Amino acid sequence: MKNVTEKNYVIALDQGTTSSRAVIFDKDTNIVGIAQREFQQIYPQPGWVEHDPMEIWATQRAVLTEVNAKTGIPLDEIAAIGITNQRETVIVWDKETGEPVYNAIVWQCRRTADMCEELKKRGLEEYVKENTGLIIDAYFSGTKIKWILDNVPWARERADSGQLLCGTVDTWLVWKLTGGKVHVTDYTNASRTMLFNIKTLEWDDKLLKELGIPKSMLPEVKNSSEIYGETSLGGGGNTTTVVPIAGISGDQQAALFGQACFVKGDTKSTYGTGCFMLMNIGHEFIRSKNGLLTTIAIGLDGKVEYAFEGSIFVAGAVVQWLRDEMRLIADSADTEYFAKKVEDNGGVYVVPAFVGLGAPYWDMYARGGILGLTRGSNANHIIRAALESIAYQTKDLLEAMQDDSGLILTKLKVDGGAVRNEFLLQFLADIIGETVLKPEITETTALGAAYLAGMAVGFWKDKDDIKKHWKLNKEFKSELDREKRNKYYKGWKKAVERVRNWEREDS
Ligand SMILES: Nc1ncnc2c1ncn2[C@@H]1O[C@H](COP(=O)(O)OP(=O)(O)O)[C@@H](O)[C@H]1O
Ligand SMILES: O=P(O)(O)OC[C@H](O)CO
Repeated sequence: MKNVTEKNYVIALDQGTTSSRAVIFDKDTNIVGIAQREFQQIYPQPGWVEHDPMEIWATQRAVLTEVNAKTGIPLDEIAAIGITNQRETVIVWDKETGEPVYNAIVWQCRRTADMCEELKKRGLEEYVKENTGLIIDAYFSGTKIKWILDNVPWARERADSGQLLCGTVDTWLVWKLTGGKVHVTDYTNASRTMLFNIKTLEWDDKLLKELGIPKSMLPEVKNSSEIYGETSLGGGGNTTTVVPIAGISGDQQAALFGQACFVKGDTKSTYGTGCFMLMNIGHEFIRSKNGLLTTIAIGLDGKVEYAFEGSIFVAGAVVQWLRDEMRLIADSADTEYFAKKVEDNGGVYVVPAFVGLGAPYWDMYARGGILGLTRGSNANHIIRAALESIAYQTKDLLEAMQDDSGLILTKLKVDGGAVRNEFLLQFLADIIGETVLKPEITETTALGAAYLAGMAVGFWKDKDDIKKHWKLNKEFKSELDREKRNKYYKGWKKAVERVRNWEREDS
């Protein structure tokens, strides 16, 4: 078997909300192969979102096999595998059979909103904020696990007797890849559960008790870069070549790492299904005053760095909505063409609060709206307003982040599927009034996971080695005058106010 210095590639498994991807990188961070499969989104009731855990695993395994077959790169050329994943989504499964007891409950799912209200009434808000860095919201894993234990027949009894395991998607994939031998997660994923104390770096006994979740179900929490186990790709496959699984990180933290945001104040914004802006805030835990989360940016050698995070639930997903539900476009890329057909939004605002609003509003009861329509409004205005909503939401986060950190950002690094849209990036620069930087590699999530795995096995040396690989593709400078910027943003704030609390019975 070759040693790591003779190996030329690292594979990243990027398990996202809408698709599973496998990406092979060489030492110069060139993407030499990529395979991707979408999977089914399950909406059992309004506001509920599920995935089939076996489909997550099947698509992830399939793309892994496919990328190897497509590139013809033999397994003994792969130095390590890194895993990055949609965060907060949880799976509960049987320890012996590996069978999930229920579908994965997805981060977007709102079914536990009432449970969260109950926790707030019990006075836990301050405790949660101070110890997990999060706010009480259905977004996070804790209440989703409780829901499964409360609602799936015999689940609680089986969990109490130690028969069930749970985990976020990284944990599920490592479990499957190692043939049921390894039950781990990393600090970044643990920090999204609302069960992990991000100061003591341990599962939080008080919160586990409040939610009735046995600790025995939870994975061991590890660094984001270390060898967790090995796989023969596919979990107990028929090959004798094994590859170490050596990196795990939640996808947004992986993107922060992939964008080489290693220094306090470094910030990136990723535009996938949702949009997540993270700012590295260093080794000290700081609380936000403006509705941002404090979360773990990375865990290396038993030490963590923290980040402020602004989480927007619907970003690229608003484009999918235009395509699949509204049928205003045939392809996501068409949005750019139609948006440019009108001079401006014509006073129209789309607030894509389909599953409530995340940071900085945290309103589980908000719902989407199209506002400011006149007799002259047309489909192009709506398409444009939908794209613009992604930029306005980013501005909301940026304002909060600057205030909390006391830092003024002049440059924002962006990545994710929706940054293909140049109209969006230009409008973003215009509305935040700062320069937007698009890197050469926009698969930064996968790249971050590859870096973490590569670092653990000595494929890349350290952060300095990694930093050299960040290259600019294009920069977008603000071209809008301040007066217009303020006017447009004021309209957005007004539109947001109109849709807040929509679902509350007494609203
Ligand atoms: N040209 C485009 N303009 C705007 N949005 C786009 C474009 N192409 C893709 N998207 C959006 O990007 C998202 C996919 O990005 P990706 O990073 O793959 O997401 P995820 O990791 O959440 O599955 C989709 O929501 C899609 O609507
Ligand atoms: O799948 P993405 O890229 O939209 O990311 C989802 C986030 O991790 C949810 O917190």
